[in-house]
Amino acid sequence: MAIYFYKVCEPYGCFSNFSPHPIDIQGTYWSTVEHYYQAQKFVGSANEAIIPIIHAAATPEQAAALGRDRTLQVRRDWETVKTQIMHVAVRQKFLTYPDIQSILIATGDELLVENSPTDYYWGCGCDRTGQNYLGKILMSVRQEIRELALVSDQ
Ligand SMILES: Nc1c(N[C@@H]2O[C@H](COP(=O)(O)O)[C@@H](O)[C@H]2O)[nH]c(=O)[nH]c1=O
Repeated sequence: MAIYFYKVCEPYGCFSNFSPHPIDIQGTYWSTVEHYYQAQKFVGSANEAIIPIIHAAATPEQAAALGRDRTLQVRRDWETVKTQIMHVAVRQKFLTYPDIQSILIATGDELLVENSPTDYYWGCGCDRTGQNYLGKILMSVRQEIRELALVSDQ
């Protein structure tokens, strides 16, 4: 049975990038994966000044709204790098928090799907035809953590 997740307050809400799990990336703490992801859109762009504002956003919803401001130009390579950036942040989250790492591992080999009604890239969209890249990253991180556990058992 596939596992569908989306809102933090719903089952498997810890798989959402909006979940309240701060991450340390290269010595900087970000309140959520979403804060980090949205800020990375502007690294090396003319709008770098927005990065500390996104970093300080009170909620992931506010960070996302700032990052989605279409009057701000994102970095030129964003489409090329965004999936890898998300992967690094999601992996860091699940390596940092043993409780949610256990929830991820306990999903076994189930298909994980971000049930976003609007996002056809990170999620499945309202008709479930989306590419589900967030679900794919979570499944990949699940496998990476399993392999790390095997190495540490040796
Ligand atoms: N969970 C969740 C969302 N989904 C998240 O939005 C992000 C994509 O942002 P963008 O690339 O700017 O469109 C990505 O982290 C995706 O998982 N969006 C929401 O408005 N509310 C929510 O509760």
